[in-house]
Amino acid sequence: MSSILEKILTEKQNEVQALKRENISAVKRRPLSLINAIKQKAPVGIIAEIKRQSPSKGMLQEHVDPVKQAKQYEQAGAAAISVLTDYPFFKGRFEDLSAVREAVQIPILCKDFIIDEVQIKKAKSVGADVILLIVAALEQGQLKRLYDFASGEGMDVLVEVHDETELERALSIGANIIGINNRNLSTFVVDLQTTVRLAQHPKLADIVLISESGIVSGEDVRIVQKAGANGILVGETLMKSEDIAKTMNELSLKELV
Ligand SMILES: O=P(O)(O)OC[C@@H](O)[C@@H](O)c1c[nH]c2ccccc12
Repeated sequence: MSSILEKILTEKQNEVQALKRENISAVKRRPLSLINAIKQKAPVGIIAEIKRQSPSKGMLQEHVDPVKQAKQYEQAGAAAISVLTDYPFFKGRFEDLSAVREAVQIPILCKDFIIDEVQIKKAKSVGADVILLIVAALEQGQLKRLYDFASGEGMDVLVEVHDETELERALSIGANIIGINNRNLSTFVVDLQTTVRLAQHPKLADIVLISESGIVSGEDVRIVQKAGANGILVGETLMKSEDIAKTMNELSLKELV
């Protein structure tokens, strides 16, 4: 396991203890389906991310207004919004997610490092529809338990993998949305061929496949879409864009044949 991921996970254990002392309100709201949202945006649905900072790229946009950014994403045709809620490493907050919830109608992914059920309850209470589970961060039993818990709460789960072994582990818990992270979490090297290679797995036919990280241009999208991706998860390119509508249009392959 990468040292940055280890550091983040150590930090998360403290957060989990704090969340367990919090009185998290139960919500009646029925979560929206990421699967449907992605399928409606064929050939490729975009999960547009709100990310102020990252360990690999440093500061992207410190003073972003998450609500304004999310509205622009939705208006430009995003299938869903991803909101980073980790503070120590990404400068995100649960409050960002709840503010975005008030502003958009599309599904919201709570982008965090989940190791305990209490984080899923928290995500749901602030209005998230979808959670992320990173296979590399979890033991198989824990992965299955958290997956089943979130599913039981009616939430979709994006199960993130980076290699063949992790992909097998995601398939074995019955994941129906799999994210292939093109970024290696230990070296930070980004390679779109990770998606191209893993997407060839014969058991992915009925699974919604999302290509994550390092997507910059329409050409990049075409590569992963041709390989079998139904959706893409894009952060940096959108956070740095000076014309979100134009960038989204290019990434949605509307202008390419
Ligand atoms: O900014 P990028 O390269 O477009 O990447 C977005 C997203 O894939 C990336 O933020 C990400 C993928 N998996 C994660 C897990 C935790 C935090 C962040 C991530």
